[in-house]
Amino acid sequence: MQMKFTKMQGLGNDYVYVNCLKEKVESPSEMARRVSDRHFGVGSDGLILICPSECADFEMKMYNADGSRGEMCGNGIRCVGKYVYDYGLTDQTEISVETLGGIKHLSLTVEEGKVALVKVDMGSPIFVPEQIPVKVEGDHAVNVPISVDGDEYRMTCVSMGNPHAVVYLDDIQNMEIEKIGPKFEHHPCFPNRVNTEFARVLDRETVEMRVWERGSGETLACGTGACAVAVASMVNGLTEDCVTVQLLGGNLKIEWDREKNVVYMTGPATVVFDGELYE
Ligand SMILES: N[C@H](CCC[C@H](N)C(=O)O)C(=O)O
Repeated sequence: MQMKFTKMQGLGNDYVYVNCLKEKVESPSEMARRVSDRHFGVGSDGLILICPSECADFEMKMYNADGSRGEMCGNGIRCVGKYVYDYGLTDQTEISVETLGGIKHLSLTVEEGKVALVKVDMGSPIFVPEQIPVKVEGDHAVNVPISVDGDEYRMTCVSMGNPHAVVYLDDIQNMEIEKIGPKFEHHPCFPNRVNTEFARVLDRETVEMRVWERGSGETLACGTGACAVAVASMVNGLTEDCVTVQLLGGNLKIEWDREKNVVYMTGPATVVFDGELYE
């Protein structure tokens, strides 16, 4: 059995994409672990299935490199938008995509017949601890203390459909993320584990970040994570409501329309290659 796939990346956050309107993936979690391996597989941060939907134009199913399912994927959904237009599954530039984090609406910017930029309505950030979920005292997890591996931090937790913990540090370039990242990911206060963003505010319009992703480790970029950092910075009064988030793989523009209470993320999506996976 040969399975056709397309390798795509959003700011270096790379996934293997499968068009499940044509292909069939029996066990996605096992396939995610297999294709993500950068030596024995294709090499990626995970697997994303593009599927038909009863309630939207398409459905996106996202799996991390460890096979666990993520509710939402920001860089991934931009690539889904590019795929369905460039590969002829739609001729629309306003599309909807069903995810476990709700239906997302995408606006595609087309240049010379191909999608160059995607703006995503990422929905409303969720700060209610039980809905993130995170176990804390009180009715929010904004700038709250957490003890990790014997060290004290302050974090702001938010869900963008998937769980995030944002931690501000003075130096994120030299930190040992591979040591502290897993300690946050598996911390007992996160019943479903967590994606952790380590951030530094550069000015009122600019934040830099690194991310240790639940189920994938450090990635070069995380769209939902960039949204989490942006809204955390805004609720903590550190930035304006429209910021540039600088990630290792590039920049994302994030704006929080407070009146509508929706977050918009704008960024690129790139096809790397098409391939076939042999048994
Ligand atoms: N890289 C993705 C996030 C994946 C989140 C996943 N690691 C999870 O388990 O929530 C993004 O661009 O939003």
